[in-house]
Parts: sequence; C-alpha cells; structure tokens
Amino acid sequence: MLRWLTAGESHGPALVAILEGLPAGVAVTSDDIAAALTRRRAGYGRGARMKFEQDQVTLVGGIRHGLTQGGPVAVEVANSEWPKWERVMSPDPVPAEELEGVARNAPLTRPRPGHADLVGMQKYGHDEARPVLERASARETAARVAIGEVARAFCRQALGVEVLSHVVSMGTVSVPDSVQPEPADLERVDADPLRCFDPDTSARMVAEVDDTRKAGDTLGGVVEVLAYGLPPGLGSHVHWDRRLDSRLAGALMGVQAIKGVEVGDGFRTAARRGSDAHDEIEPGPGGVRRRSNRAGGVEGGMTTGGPLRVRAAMKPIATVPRALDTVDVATGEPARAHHQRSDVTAVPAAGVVAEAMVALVLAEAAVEKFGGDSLDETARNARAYLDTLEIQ
Ligand SMILES: Cc1cc2nc3c(=O)[nH]c(=O)nc-3n(C[C@H](O)[C@H](O)[C@H](O)COP(=O)(O)O)c2cc1C
Ligand SMILES: C=C(O[C@@H]1CC(C(=O)O)=C[C@@H](OP(=O)(O)O)[C@H]1O)C(=O)O
Repeated sequence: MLRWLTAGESHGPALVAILEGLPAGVAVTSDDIAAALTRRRAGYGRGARMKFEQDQVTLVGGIRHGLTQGGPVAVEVANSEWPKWERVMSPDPVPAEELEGVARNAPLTRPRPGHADLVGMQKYGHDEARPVLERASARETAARVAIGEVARAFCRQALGVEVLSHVVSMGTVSVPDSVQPEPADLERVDADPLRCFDPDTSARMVAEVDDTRKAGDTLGGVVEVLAYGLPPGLGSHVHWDRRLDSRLAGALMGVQAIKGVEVGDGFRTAARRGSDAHDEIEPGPGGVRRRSNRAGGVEGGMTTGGPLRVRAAMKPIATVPRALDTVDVATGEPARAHHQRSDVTAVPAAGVVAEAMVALVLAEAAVEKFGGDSLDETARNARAYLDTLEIQ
C-alpha cells in the first residue's frame, strides 16, 4: 500500500509531503525534485508570484546518498516569500498591535465566486477568507509534484514506465486529436510556452491568453497525461475501488480546478457505435495486441499494456481581474470579489501536477501487483510476471 499526505499553507513557511510504501533502492535526488518543481512553475499565462516565489527543496527523510531506504520519504518545499508573511501567517499568536495596519492582514470579506472562499468560511466558521484560501490554493500542488517525482522515478526504474503530459486545449483552441507526444518528445513539450506539442496550435493559444489578459479575464483548458511502457494488469476489475480508471479519475479530480476527467476517448466514445468504439484484438508480440487505443490503455479497470491516456479539464481561474459580483460578508452589501493578482491560466502547470497524480496512482498499483521491499525485487517480480505473458 502506498500512502501519502501533504501539509502547509500557500503563504506559510513551507509545504511538506510524506510518501510511504515505496521499496528501497529508488534513485532520486533533490535536484530531480527541484527540476520537477521548475516544470510546474513554468507556463505562459501564470501570474507574478511564479516569478518571485522560489521552491526550495529539502529532503528530510527516507533518502540517503540518492537512494530511497524503504522508510517514509519526507520532502519540504519552502516558500521563499515567507519573511513577508511571517507575522500574518505566524503559527504562534502575534500581539494585536503588531498586526495593526498590516495590509496583508486586512480581512478578505468579499469571497470570490468559483474559489473555496465562501463555502469554506461557512463550513469552518471563519468570518473572512484567509484561513480558507491559504489551504485551498494550488500552491499545495508543489508538494504533490515533489513526491510525484519520487513515484515517477520508481515507475521508471522498476517497470520502464514513462509519464508525460501536454496541453490539448486552451479555452476554445484545441490541438488535433492525432497529436500525441512520446517520451522522447517531452523536452520539446516542456520547451513550448504552453506545453503544447503542436507549434501552430500553441501560437494560437498564446494569442488567446494575450487577448484574455487584455480583457481582464481568465482561461481554462484540457491536459492529457500519457504513460508508456505499462504492463497489462495494473488495477483490477473485481471491485469498484480497485479499478484503475476509478482511482485515476479520483486522483485527477483531486487537483484544484479540475472539473472533468476522460479516460481514452471517453465522452467522444459515447457518440460512436460499438463497432467504431472498441480496440479490436489481433495476433502480435506476446501473442496478442490491440489494433487501436480508443480505450486509453484501460479495460475492465486494468491497464491493457497499451499507452495510458487520460485527460483532465480545468475550469478558468476563479480570481478574475475584472472582478465578479459577490457579497461583502461583513456588511451584507453587494460588492466586487477581492483580487490582488492571479494567473490568467495555469493549464500548463496543471498538466505537470496531473503527471504527478498519475505517477502516484501507477506506483501504488505497481506496488500492489508486484510488491517487493527493494527496487530489484519489484523489478524481478514484474519481469517474472511479464515472462508468463511472453512479453519482451
Ligand atoms: C496550478 C494551479 C494554479 C492555480 N492558480 C490559481 C490562481 O492564481 N488563482 C485562482 O483563483 N485559482 C487558481 N487555481 C485554482 C484554485 O486553486 C481552485 O479553483 C480553488 O482551490 C477552488 O477549487 P475548485 O476549483 O476545485 O472548486 C489554480 C489551480 C492550479 C491547479
Ligand atoms: C503559488 C502558486 O499558485 C497560486 C495558486 C493560487 C490559487 O488560488 O490556487 C493563487 C495564486 O497565489 P497568490 O494569490 O498568492 O498569487 C497562485 O500564485 C503556485 O502554484 O506555486
């Protein structure tokens, strides 16, 4: 079983994440994690904070001399902006006079439609949004990407699995369905301003982001995560919560602002006839292969051995510069939602976060199927299983 948890606030001293249940011997360094965090920070359309906020990584447990030891892996991602927030976000009480007139401490009583502000205040009994938005903020996804990188290293080293993502739509601008990067293309995807694998579409997306920014508005879009090199049989058909598609959907829907998940051709399949919807089976390497991959590499809640293909739809950023109507909860009067700064879009970053979530789900399913306390043991068990299927 793989367990993992994150803690920390957007403007707190640091985010922390713990990942428990991976075998010993996975090679991963703080530089690998820092590189993953750099990928998450990039992307055309992100706001000012991504320029000045640095992700400072410290490995605080579970890794020695670049190898996991079998115990929980603990990672800290420090917020470099902490000194500016120290009094406002102090865990210990701060004398009232020290907070007097501190602009950052002004109560946020005009909740943003589309963010967690209003319902979080109602549910947790707060009279302003600060205590809610601090934890709702997608700053927390830096912690997920940190441990997702450890899971990704495990998937690669135990099974030869590579996980990547690309942006398939930004607002109404979409790439053709045939665009599907492979592991060797990841550098090119990352080099694109919007992590889009089709240069013509990317240029139109950039123009769309520029127009949207000028209009004081925000954008959503769709990302696709791909995983190559998976063995058949991760996940299971025997119970709903063991189905890999169910677990992937839950993990992706757990990312801030993701409002829909599609496995394979998903919603598009619903409009097809059966003869045009499934992946016919024919003789091939290891005895059988599928002629197409409309199912996105999952049948019956199990990986088929083909590339995994899942999409996640992100809604437009809630902090709209041309602020939306709300109510000031301090006065009960109509007002404009609070807005300091925000991303125009964060779809490219959401792709990197989605990769991390998929890597964590795949790592968990691999640990379940193959077990092993050392990486070598997991890899040996996987090899023995693939031998029974005669897969090279
Ligand atoms: C990478 C990333 C960056 C985000 N940046 C912002 C932002 O700058 N402003 C904002 O209002 N929402 C942003 N969001 C979305 C909010 O965190 C999210 O809408 C909020 O937590 C409410 O959750 P919900 O949209 O799932 O209902 C971002 C989401 C992600 C994944
Ligand atoms: C800090 C990050 O994203 C933040 C996510 C976020 C939100 O509401 O989700 C709001 C913004 O924070 P702020 O209001 O402080 O500018 C983003 O910058 C990050 O991704 O590292």
